[in-house]
Amino acid sequence: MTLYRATFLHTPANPFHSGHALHTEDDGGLLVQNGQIIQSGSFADVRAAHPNEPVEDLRGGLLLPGFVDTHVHYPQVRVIGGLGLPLLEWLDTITLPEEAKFGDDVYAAAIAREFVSGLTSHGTTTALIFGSHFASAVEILFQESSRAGLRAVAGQVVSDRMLRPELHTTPERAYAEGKALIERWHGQGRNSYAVTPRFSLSASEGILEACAALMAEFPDVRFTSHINENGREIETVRELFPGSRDYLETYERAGLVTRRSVLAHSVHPTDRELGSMAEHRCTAAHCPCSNSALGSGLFPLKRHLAAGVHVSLGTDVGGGTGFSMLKEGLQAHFMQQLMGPDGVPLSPAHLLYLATRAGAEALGLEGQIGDFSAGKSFDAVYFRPPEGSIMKTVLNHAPSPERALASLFAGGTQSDVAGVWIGGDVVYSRHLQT
Ligand SMILES: O=c1[nH]c(=O)c2nc[nH]c2[nH]1
Ligand SMILES: [Zn+2]
Repeated sequence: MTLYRATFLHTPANPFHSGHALHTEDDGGLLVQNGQIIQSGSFADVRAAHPNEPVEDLRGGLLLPGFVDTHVHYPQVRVIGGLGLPLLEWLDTITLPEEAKFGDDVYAAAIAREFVSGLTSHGTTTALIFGSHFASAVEILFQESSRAGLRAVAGQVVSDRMLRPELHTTPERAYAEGKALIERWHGQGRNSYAVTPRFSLSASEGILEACAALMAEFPDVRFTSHINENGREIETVRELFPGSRDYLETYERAGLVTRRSVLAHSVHPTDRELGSMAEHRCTAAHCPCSNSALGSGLFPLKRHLAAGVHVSLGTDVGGGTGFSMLKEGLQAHFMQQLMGPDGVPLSPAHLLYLATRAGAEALGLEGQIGDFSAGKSFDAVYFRPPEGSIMKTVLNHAPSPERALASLFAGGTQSDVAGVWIGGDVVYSRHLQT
């Protein structure tokens, strides 16, 4: 057993529902055995109950639950930063040509390493990952996530129209390759599978039915796709699915909108769509940096909350601007402020919840991860800014852990991450970097 001594903060409750969701321990203790938190509280209390366990002293920084990124694309690492193009032009000119390279296993393996280390080094311990259109590249991703110890919920991306021929499949092949990947990887170690049609624009009804067949056959795999991101995208989907009232209904008709579904973006939903998303208890993954970079629009968080839709956070690398969930939190905060009366004021507790426990809930993993309650897995990120840095000064002078948390969201970067654990295993340590 190890007793971690640290200033820690977590959100065991939902701050959108409760005024006391943020739990802080100035001098806290987390007793961990076989990767699981056995006791959580003040260091004095935990120490009194366990006087002989070895202590790992993490004072001088902030310990947070590992981040849960609920929307990120593996094959887009090297195209981060294609600023200034709207979605469909960005896909055609920057992203899809890059994704077509993943038919080459050597290329895929190099990026799988970059991608997984990009996540863990930023403190992301669980991610819902858009894989590649190529089954072998998804295989390579799962191999790499297993090697690194990441909690990966990932799947092969499937499409059968409107992209480029190399990225198209058929319903039969999508089903067969998906089934093989599920049988090989779902529930293997920390990996699990998400059925992933790219978006309705690139999916025939046949492909969506193949996805539905996999969801029916494997009742605990997850589902993810995109929705309502960009005006031209929405208009095109309307033309492609004349029998559907709106974008959501293209997925709904195939039975793909459930508690197991995470739909990325949802920037331009109708009231009917929000009502149905709430009724089916699916999640909207909000990706504020991507929405800003691609000019997609301002996420109507207030309308989602009013309708009762669960919301989590995603980086959307590479439409987004990097792997930092702190940056996503900050951008979400900025955008909601700029929306004036239509925005939701987001406190540090909201940002932490959105970056951690909300993602765990989106993935049905809230019993295992997302906060530091006893019984949860020890998935954690330790922020300890380098000596002499401005962030170090700011944290040293913060009047409370909550204010320190706000400052971390405002100015924290990858270089402030000193250590990351998943299931008690160290998956990143600043000292081990060359
Ligand atoms: O942000 C996005 N990134 C993508 O790769 C994508 N594909 C379809 N729709 C998308 N939106
Ligand atoms: Zn995306």
